[in-house]
Amino acid sequence: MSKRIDVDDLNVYYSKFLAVEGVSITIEPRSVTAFIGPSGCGKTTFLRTINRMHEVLPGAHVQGKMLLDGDDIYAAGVDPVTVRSQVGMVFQRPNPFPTMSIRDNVLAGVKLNGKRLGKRAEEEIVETSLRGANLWNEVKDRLDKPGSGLSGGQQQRLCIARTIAVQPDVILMDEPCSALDPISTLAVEDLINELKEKYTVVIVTHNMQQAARVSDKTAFFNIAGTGKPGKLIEYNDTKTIFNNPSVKATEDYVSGRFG
Ligand SMILES: Nc1ncnc2c1ncn2[C@@H]1O[C@H](COP(=O)(O)OP(=O)(O)OP(=O)(O)O)[C@@H](O)[C@H]1O
Repeated sequence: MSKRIDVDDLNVYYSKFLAVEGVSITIEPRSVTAFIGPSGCGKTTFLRTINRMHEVLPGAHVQGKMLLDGDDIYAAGVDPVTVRSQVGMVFQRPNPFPTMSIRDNVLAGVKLNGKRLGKRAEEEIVETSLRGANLWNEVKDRLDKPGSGLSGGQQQRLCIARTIAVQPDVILMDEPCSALDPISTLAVEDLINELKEKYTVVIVTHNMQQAARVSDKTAFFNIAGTGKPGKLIEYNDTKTIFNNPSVKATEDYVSGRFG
C-alpha cells in the first residue's frame, strides 16, 4: 500500500558534518518525485534517510521528523529492518546476487525478512514481481539461470522485482538508469510510470529530461559552497519547476546554466 511521506525540519549528519539542513517536504502516495540538484547537494544522503539506510555508517545520524503515513520512522523502538522492508531501495548499479538464480534473486528480500513460504506461494511471488517489473516475458523460461546472465537493463529490472516482491509502501531509486543504455533506460522509465499506481516512488536523477519524463513533482536541492550543507530550495509540480520556477537558482539549474 502506497504511503505518504512527511518530513519536518530534517538535518542529516555524517558525525559532526551537517550534510543536509532543514528539509521539510511532503511526498504524496501514488506519485513519482524526482530529486535534482548539483553534485554534493545531498540528494543521495537525504534519500537514504527515508529508509534509515543513512545510519548504517558509523556516526551518521539525523535530527527532525520523518513520518510514514503519520508514523515516525525514527521513533524509539522502531526497528530499522522493518522500515527497510516498507521502504525499498534500488541502487545506481544493478546489484543482483550474481550466482543466485533469477528466481532466488526475486525471493531474496522476502526470505531475508524471515518469511516462510510454500513452493506455490513462492512461484506466485516470483511471477507477480517479475511481471510487475516488466521482465517476466524475457526470463520466464530461464528462472533457474543466474541473475548475472542478464543484460544491465534486465538486471536493474530484476532488482526492481526483488524490491517489489517484499511489497513495500515506498520505492527509493538512486540514479537507477545511470549505468543503463538508452533503450534499457526507457524500459525502466516506463516501469517507473507503472509503479506509481501502487507505490510512492522517489528517484534521484542527474538527467533533467528523465525528471521531466517520469516525475509528478520535483525537488531541487542546492549547496552554497564546499563544506556547506545542502538544502531543499524549491519543490513543486515538475511542470512548474521546469517551466516557471520561483527561485533563480532553480531556473539556472534546470536550464543548464550551472551544475
Ligand atoms: N560517507 C560519507 N561520509 C562523509 N561525508 C559524506 C559521505 N557521503 C557523502 N558525504 C558528503 O555529504 C554531502 C552530500 O553528498 P551526497 O552524495 O548526498 O550528494 P549528492 O547530491 O547525492 O551528490 P551526487 O549528485 O554527486 O551523487 C557531500 O558534501 C558529501 O561529500
